[in-house]
Amino acid sequence: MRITVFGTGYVGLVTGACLADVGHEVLCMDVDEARITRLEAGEIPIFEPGLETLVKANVEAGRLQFTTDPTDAVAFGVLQFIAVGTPPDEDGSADLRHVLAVAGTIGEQMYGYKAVVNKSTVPVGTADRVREAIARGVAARGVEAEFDVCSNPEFLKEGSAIDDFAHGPRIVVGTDSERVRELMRECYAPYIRLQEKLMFMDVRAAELTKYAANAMLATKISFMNEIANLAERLGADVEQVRRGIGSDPRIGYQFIYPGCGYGGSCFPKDLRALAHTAEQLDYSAELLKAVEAVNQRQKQGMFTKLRQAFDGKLEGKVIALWGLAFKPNTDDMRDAPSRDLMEALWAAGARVQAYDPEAMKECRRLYGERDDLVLVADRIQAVKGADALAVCTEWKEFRTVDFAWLQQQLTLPVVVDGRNLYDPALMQQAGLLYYGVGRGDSLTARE
Ligand SMILES: NC(=O)C1=CN([C@@H]2O[C@H](COP(=O)(O)OP(=O)(O)OC[C@H]3O[C@@H](n4cnc5c(N)ncnc54)[C@H](O)[C@@H]3O)[C@@H](O)[C@H]2O)C=CC1
Ligand SMILES: O=C(O)[C@H]1O[C@H](OP(=O)(O)OP(=O)(O)OC[C@H]2O[C@@H](n3ccc(=O)[nH]c3=O)[C@H](O)[C@@H]2O)[C@H](O)[C@@H](O)[C@@H]1O
Repeated sequence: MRITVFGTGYVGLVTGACLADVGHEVLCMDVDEARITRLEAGEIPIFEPGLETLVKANVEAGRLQFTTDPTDAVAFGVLQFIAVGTPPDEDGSADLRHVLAVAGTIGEQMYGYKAVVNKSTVPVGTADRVREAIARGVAARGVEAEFDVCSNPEFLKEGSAIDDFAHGPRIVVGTDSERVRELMRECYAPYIRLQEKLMFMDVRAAELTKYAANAMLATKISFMNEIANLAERLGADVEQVRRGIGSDPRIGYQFIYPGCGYGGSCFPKDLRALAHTAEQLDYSAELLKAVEAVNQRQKQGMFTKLRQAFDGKLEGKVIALWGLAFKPNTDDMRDAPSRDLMEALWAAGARVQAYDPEAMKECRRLYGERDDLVLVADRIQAVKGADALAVCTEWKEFRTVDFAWLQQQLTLPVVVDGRNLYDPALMQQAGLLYYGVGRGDSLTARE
């Protein structure tokens, strides 16, 4: 079937490429001309494992095309996917400007029936606003046009986006239209041959399902970070506790890794947006607020430990930083814990020598050239001449380290491990002062 996708970011491009890969004809539209020019030249604007190969193969096969032309885009697909950004507004609510702009475009350009499928993460009730925006565009032309609007939230994770899209546990579709159900069955049929994963529900339930899923996952992380902070003060190792509770299938092992706080383009913004929705309804969402507050505090944790280790004297110190991206296998630094750490270190007069396998360009774009930020070519250069090492992202290449070598590189020699990658006992044996997250040390507690 013919499908149009608005937006060629993480979600739009992955959706377009994956749907083309299973045989659909896909036209991806973006207002960002430079992005479309790059895509047409075979360049992928984001780092996402496997995406470049998938896009190229499907472009070559003639199933995937790109455009900036709204008329072509609306004319192309019977399904019109909206996968544009919903960044946080100043008050934390989701900014629907781009979603409603696409809806307006569809209304202004459509002829014949269209099923408009919203994939962006949007507050409950947005489908109604999308419907109104389309209807206004149609009415302004004095024509009649038939359309439906449904919700099809996306649950992919950056770094494993293609696999998540293709093999995710469920495909949620919120609609009250049988015609939409049929079209969505046809669209996703190649993904549900082995297992019936399509879940039809009401539009509002589908919209809320997306926020509830992200809020639940963020809650697990903040809960575990809270336990880690207690473990630090109690002299217990939270990694043993994690294994102890994860083995209970009612709890499970996933999303209970303590760390330096969750980042990325979704958990922080979606938690805030859901809390904002609650406020508008005069409901105080205590748990959501606590999840966010714990995360804010957690993001300061690595800096607090470094400040303690240097007795508050960070001025002029050089801190090696391994990992800038908010998680491995991405170049995305939106709300990354590394940013909180770097900004706090700079405010305290320290310098940062940083390395990340993929996010260096993004770091330079965000912070520009500055004396207190040196971006180096590998992890070894990052620790050369440094006083301490901080690890913010669990990239595979950071997992194995010659501790004796590391001990000789660092002047203090302190290692603050925001992802609990290393064995505290081995670190200590090598003469390193090791501070993980909830590993039984009480450095933070002494603040
Ligand atoms: N990044 C992720 O891992 C996930 C994101 N989401 C949600 O999906 C939505 C999209 O997120 P991302 O792909 O990360 O965003 P993004 O910021 O990477 O990409 C959005 C794209 O939309 C384009 N755009 C803006 N206005 C447009 C318009 N009027 N017409 C056509 N294109 C337009 C932008 O130029 C940009 O290329 C958001 O609501 C997000 O919360 C959902 C699941 C996963
Ligand atoms: O709505 C979205 O955009 C997406 O948000 C998250 O995906 P993503 O942000 O790409 O990455 P995650 O793997 O969820 O990691 C988010 C943050 O939580 C942190 N995290 C994750 C898991 C964990 O156990 N501990 C932990 O600190 C990660 O380091 C990272 O900073 C969700 O996992 C996806 O299902 C969802 O579609």
